[in-house]
Amino acid sequence: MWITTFLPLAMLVMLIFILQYYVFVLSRAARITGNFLPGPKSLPIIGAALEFGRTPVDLLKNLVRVTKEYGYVCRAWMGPHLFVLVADPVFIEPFFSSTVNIRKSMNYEFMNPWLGTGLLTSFGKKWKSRRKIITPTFHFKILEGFVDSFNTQGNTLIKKLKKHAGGPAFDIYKYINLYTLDVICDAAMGLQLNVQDDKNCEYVAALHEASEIIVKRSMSPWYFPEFIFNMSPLGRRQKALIKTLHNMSYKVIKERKMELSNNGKEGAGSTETDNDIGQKKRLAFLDMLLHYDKSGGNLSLEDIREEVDTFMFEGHDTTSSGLSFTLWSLAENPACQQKAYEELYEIFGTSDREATTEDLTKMKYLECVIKETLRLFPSVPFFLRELDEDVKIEGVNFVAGTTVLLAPFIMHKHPQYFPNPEKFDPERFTPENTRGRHPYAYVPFSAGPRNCIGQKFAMMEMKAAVSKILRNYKLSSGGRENVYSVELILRTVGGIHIKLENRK
Ligand code: HEM
Repeated sequence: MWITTFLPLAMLVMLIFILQYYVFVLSRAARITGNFLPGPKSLPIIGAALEFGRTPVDLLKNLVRVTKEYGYVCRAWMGPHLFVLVADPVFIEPFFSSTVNIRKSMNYEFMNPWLGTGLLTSFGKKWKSRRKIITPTFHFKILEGFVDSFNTQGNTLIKKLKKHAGGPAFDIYKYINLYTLDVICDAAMGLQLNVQDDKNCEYVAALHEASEIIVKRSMSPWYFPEFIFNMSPLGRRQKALIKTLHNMSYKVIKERKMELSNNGKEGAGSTETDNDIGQKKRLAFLDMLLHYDKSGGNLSLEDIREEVDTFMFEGHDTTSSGLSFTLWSLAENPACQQKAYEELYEIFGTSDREATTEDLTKMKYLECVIKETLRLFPSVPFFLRELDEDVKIEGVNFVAGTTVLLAPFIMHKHPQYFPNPEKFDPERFTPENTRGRHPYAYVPFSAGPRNCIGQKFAMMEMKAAVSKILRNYKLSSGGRENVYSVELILRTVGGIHIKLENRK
């Protein structure tokens, strides 16, 4: 009785609601933005959804194709929602430099059950205050303290790679991913998990699987509504994984908080603390947040947990992708590899000593190699903003409610800014060759107020790891074509294959 009377009524109300939303969004956004921009044909209800395929590989290929067909600023309707793809620095600049349009799109909300509304996903007042608190955590003096960790974890990586020296091509991504996880666990939480030695760690398995579920959900519109996702097996699995992740974060935070109370003499400005036998110990990002809280900053346990989880998520996969593509690019371009090696030889000679912060600063050519890699293979190939305010650029009105897809993966290959764009050429990033280039033509770390807070850390980590690998091994092509895929992060299907040979 209940079902026969109320269900049809509820469905009718829902249908009216959806239609109203559809007509409202479509009419306003289409009138002002959509009609003025070129883009693929839209079908009723689903819009241009079929244009983009069903897999992360299709999505990447089709975004590139659509830009080729319709230009560096074009639009696509996904159901009632208007997406505008922007891959032209002149159009991208106002979005990046805006202090109002800083809200991430709906897709980022899929991370909320795990990350809460930490720095990556929050907006408005909360984001501003968090950014202010966390910025000093990435001060150069503090980052310097992590070089030790890059080196220690790097030595484990070198040992693990040894078995491949002189052998056939293999997937180096798997090794790099564990290296970056060891580094970020140490940096974010002060934890030595040693996942390079123990791949079966429950926390790491949960972290990997939770990241995969976020990607699966963002590719499956039927999982978008919270209540449907939560009831599905995928949603239930996510809940269990997040419990493991949160339990670990809370445990570490509580332990460090206690340590800090017992060791109250250190000030918030210090980058080191004494351990119980009086040795100096480096502070993790977590310790900085705890110091802030202790000195009256008033962060709850939940606030701190959100940020620790955000660093864990955002700070390892991005760097693994950047590092692996750098190694692949060096393997495919022997002349560039030789030049990078000669620079290292100039710095270290035949010595086996560890790299210092000063050495990392001297690796100018290697820096150009990494920058050129992130041009061709930006770890975050696309990111999304939801407009809160109308923006007018070059006569085009982008109305509030539009989702803007900012596309470094495509813009970095715009021939007007990067002639012969497919060529791997690190010299593009020498100071002379950079001069005069549009400041927003190259944005692997985003730009403006919402840029990547971890970019200096990432650059130091990548230089430390690549230099260590190059000093030990010569890299050569794995002879395999990469098939690219966009899963929040840029990846290749089946990993990144190269060959290694011992240098000594
Ligand atoms: C090669 C390495 C990296 C790349 C290419 C990269 C790139 C980016 C990009 C493009 C964004 C903006 C995303 C968006 O607007 O949706 C971002 C934001 C962010 N990144 Fe990175 N990232 C890297 C490494 C790191 C590391 C190592 C950390 C932490 C230790 C980190 C922490 C963050 C955080 C917290 C944000 C959010 C900042 C905010 O919204 O205020 N990233 N990153």
